[in-house]
This record gives sequence, structure tokens and C-alpha cells, in this order.
Amino acid sequence: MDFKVVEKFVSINGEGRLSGQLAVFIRFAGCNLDCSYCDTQWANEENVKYELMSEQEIYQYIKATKVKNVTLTGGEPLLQNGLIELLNILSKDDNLSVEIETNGSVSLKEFINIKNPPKFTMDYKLPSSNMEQKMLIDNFKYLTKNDTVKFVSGSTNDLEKAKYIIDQHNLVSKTNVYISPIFGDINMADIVDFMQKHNMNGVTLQAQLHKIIWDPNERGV
Ligand SMILES: C[S@@+](CC[C@H](N)C(=O)[O-])C[C@H]1O[C@@H](n2cnc3c(N)ncnc32)[C@H](O)[C@@H]1O
Ligand SMILES: Nc1nc2[nH]cc(C(=O)O)c2c(=O)[nH]1
Ligand code: SF4
Ligand SMILES: [Mg+2]
Repeated sequence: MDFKVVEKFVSINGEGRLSGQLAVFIRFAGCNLDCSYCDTQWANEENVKYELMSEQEIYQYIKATKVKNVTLTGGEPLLQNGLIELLNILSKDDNLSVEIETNGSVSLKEFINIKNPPKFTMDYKLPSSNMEQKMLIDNFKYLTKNDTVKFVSGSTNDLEKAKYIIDQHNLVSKTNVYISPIFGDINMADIVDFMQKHNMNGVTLQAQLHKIIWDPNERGV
């Protein structure tokens, strides 16, 4: 199966539990959502330039970088035809640690049963995204302590919804829970105040590190 790869690069992971560590990124074309704040809308455009790569070509590229952490992102990686075949190849290599960034609207069911499954970082899209109605609440039941739910928040209303969902589904006891600001839209100090006011123990606040290191609009970092 050939995959539409819009960019591939080595950087530090700017998000999630492996933030600050080297990672090799594979970004796939196309997404089923249209989040108001999406910083990679270009990857979802119909006429985006892409390179067709087979599973083996992607694996060989990853190995040539000598980087252990692999992030599959997009666009929406879980919508790529043949993703299971790619994951089967990557999961056989004990020297790789694979993570998938996914938007919360695609069922994880068929991806969790593979041997040595990837770590999922699943967004729960909050009201500011305009995509909340697409969230599959059922996905929470597949997540473990290897995975993460991320709430990208741009307002107090978003934070209140995040807190409601975290409490309602007891997420802190099941998985890793992160809050990340919509870049530039909300003061991080206000998020900390909110976390303190609501005793949000076990929740991690995180900025997008790559947007602090490099120009926030730079691609390939
Ligand atoms: C571009 S998305 C690709 C993967 C998948 N479609 C998703 O939404 O998780 C990767 C991550 O970047 C986050 N993101 C996109 N735009 C952002 C922004 N302006 N500020 C903060 N995070 C953003 C998304 O919420 C998601 O967690
Ligand atoms: N450095 C860096 N780290 C990231 N972690 C997740 C990213 C993504 O776009 O999914 C990302 C990204 O675009 N750049
Ligand atoms: S789901 Fe991810 S890639 Fe798709 S529009 Fe939202 S942030 Fe962008
Ligand atoms: Mg990004």
C-alpha cells in the first residue's frame, strides 16, 4: 500500500509525554475534521503536494534517521489505507517506540489488538474547535496508561468542558491527561489558575515546545 506523506523530518517532539526527546515524524495527507485552530490545515488541502511511500520505504526512512521515537501524524493518520500493515512492520522492531496523534473521531478498536500496539495520543476536541460533536466517547475505553488524552483549550469554556469530561470518565485513573493551549489564544497562567482552582491533580499542562524553539509557522520542525 502506498501512503500519501506530506512531510517527514527529525525534530524534538514538541508535545506529549515524550516532549523534548528526539523523534522522527511522518505526516500523512488529509483529515476528516476541520478544527478552527488547526496548525496543519495545509496538509488537509485537496491539492497538497505529497510523496507516495510504501510501508517498507517509510520503515527504511525511519531506520536511516537512527531515531527511536516515531510519531505518526497528519492530517489524520488513522484514516490512511493500510495503516495496520505499516504498524505491523514498525511494531516488530523493538528498537522503535511508535506514537500516533489522532483526532478522537476515528475508532481505535481495530488498532489496539495488534501485537505491541503504538501509544495513542488522542485529542478530545473542545467547543473552540467546532468539532466536538464528532468525538467518539467510546474510544476512552481502549486507552491505557501507555496512551494520552489531550485537551487543546482556547478559553475558560473549553477548560470547563475538559474538566467535565475528565471527571465524568475518570480519565486520570485510566490514562495520561494533558491540557495544551491553542497556540497564542490563551494565557498559560490562566490555565494554571484554573487547574489550581479545580484541584486538577494528575493533569499535565503543556505548551508546544517546537513553537517556542522555532518560528511557530515553520514546517518540518
Ligand atoms: C495537527 S494534529 C494531527 C493529528 C490529528 N489530526 C489530531 O488532531 O490529533 C496534531 C496535534 O496538533 C494539535 N494542534 C493543532 N493546531 C494547534 C494549535 N493551533 N495549537 C495547539 N495545538 C494544535 C492538535 O490538537 C493535535 O493534538
Ligand atoms: N516538533 C513537533 N512535535 C510534534 N508533536 C506532535 C506534532 C504533530 O503535529 O502532530 C508535532 C509537530 O508538528 N512538531
Ligand atoms: S483533526 Fe488534527 S489535522 Fe484535522 S483539522 Fe483538527 S487538528 Fe487539524
Ligand atoms: Mg504539529
